[in-house]
Amino acid sequence: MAIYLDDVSRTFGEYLLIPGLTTKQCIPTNVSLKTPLVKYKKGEKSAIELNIPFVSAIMQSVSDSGLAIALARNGGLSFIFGSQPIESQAEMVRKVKKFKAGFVTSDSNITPEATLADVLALVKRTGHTTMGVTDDGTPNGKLLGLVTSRDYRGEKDPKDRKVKEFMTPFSKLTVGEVGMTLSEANQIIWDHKLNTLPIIDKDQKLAYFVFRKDYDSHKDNPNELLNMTDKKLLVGAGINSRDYKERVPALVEAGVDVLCIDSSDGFSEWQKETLQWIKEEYNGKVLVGAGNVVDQAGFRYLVEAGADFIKVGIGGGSICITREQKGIGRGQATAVIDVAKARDKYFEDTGIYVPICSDGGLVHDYHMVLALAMGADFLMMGRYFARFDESPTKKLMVGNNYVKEYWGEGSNRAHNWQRYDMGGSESLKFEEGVDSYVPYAGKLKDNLDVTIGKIKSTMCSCGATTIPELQKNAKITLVSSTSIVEGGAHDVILKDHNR
Ligand SMILES: NC(=O)C1=CN([C@@H]2O[C@H](COP(=O)(O)OP(=O)(O)OC[C@H]3O[C@@H](n4cnc5c(N)ncnc54)[C@H](O)[C@@H]3O)[C@@H](O)[C@H]2O)C=CC1
Ligand SMILES: O=c1[nH]c(=O)c2[nH+]cn([C@@H]3O[C@H](COP(=O)(O)O)[C@@H](O)[C@H]3O)c2[nH]1
Ligand SMILES: [K+]
Repeated sequence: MAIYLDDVSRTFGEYLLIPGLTTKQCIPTNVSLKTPLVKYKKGEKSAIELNIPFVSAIMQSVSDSGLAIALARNGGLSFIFGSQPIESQAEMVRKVKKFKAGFVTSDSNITPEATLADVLALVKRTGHTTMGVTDDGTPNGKLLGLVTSRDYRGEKDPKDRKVKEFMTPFSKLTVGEVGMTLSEANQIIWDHKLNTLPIIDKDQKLAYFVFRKDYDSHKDNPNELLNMTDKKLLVGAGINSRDYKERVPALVEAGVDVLCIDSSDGFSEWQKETLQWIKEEYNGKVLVGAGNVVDQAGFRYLVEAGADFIKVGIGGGSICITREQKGIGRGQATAVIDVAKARDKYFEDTGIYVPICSDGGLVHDYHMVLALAMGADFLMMGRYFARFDESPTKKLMVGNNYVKEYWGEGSNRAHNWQRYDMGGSESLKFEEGVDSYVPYAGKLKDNLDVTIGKIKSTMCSCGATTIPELQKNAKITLVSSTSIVEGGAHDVILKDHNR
């Protein structure tokens, strides 16, 4: 006979938190949202700790290098989507690893033999008036001079004048050296009243420009998620259980910090083999999460196969139709609560703490606190991040509102059919996700600041200044459907319908 579970599958909207004692120390500025990303032994620390408990979904419409940079700069981490060719995914990883706040690779470069006409054409093309003059006209060629709009008169000067005749030559330039910090570069800019500081290497090759006007937007960000040795931003990448023997080496070579096997259903021998291959091939040095699972058996299976964290959630995502299509899944809250029990039991048995990630279905900011309180160590979100400027998709006007596109990895749009190719039969192909719009919400940082503010405030109400404290002490109650009505504005005539 089939096994019937006693508990009902429930989701976050069916619960509320009951406040605990808020002490005078319990104020938002004292709240830390630091949380482990990968497994660690009792008494030790996780090799990667997030500064905020957020990771972005492994999706084409969410996690490219642009979002990865923005999120890591704010303390979280992106997993670059894997449903693309290996080389383009590796290139996105490289782009994040190369990023240095305030250090810009020059996109306007020219040779000394070029003419004023070439300069004017380049300004038109890039929109930038500062250009590096390099021996070969590339962004990293030997630096021979600088051209800015103050070096020529576009209307009056003869168009065939050579760059070398009007550029500021290298001998007259103030330059910085590779390895200097942004604040050192800014000090030189300030002392010499410069607009641009070229940064060169020991062979006089141009590496970056630092611009005076960027100073304000690149002040040190205390929350940045960095590798403390090389100061590079951290980045993750999604992989699958098919082409991992080619994909993983390319991603590791590109400098990826952590991988995650991306699947709707991770309780499989495919994932076990993938984990074992990676752990063996790299002597346990490459970090890799697995999932998704929704119960204790799935958690245990993947942990025993070597996973560094476990992702929880089937069918709860905003663009998900897996439950409707395949009839598999579990209410997200119930899944998190159940898997958290398995994690705690495993810790008790072995002294190894394997973090769990709640993936999909988080709609309101308070859902995030609930997920953490129920035991999630960090949260994966797609819809939330898809709404921001930094996500890779187009911003459009639909009706009177700005929206951004957002589509599921299992939707037709993602062209991810090789994953459904179970034996080559065309008839087995069906969609498991939708193509949709989400309301445009502006810059990631602005939204994140509000969300984090709310989370910290709720944690203070619960008397917790850390996530482990919240997990240990939270009081959670189920709500009836009538009390959910009571929780919204009710029995009044609202003035502003766009609330
Ligand atoms: N979290 C969720 O609820 C859902 C997520 N998704 C997303 O959609 C994307 C696709 O997910 P899936 O379809 O689950 O991808 P998948 O590649 O894990 O699974 C597709 C099918 O291929 C099989 N398979 C996997 N590795 C294999 C191998 N080496 N040889 C032969 N067969 C193999 C699987 O058992 C499954 O039947 C992912 O990005 C996933 O995150 C899709 C649906 C639901
Ligand atoms: O059933 C599905 N069909 C899909 O096409 C699909 N694409 C992504 N995902 C999963 O949804 C998560 C993002 O969920 P949210 O938008 O709710 O944050 C993601 O992190 C995934 O776990 C999918 N699920
Ligand atoms: K399975």
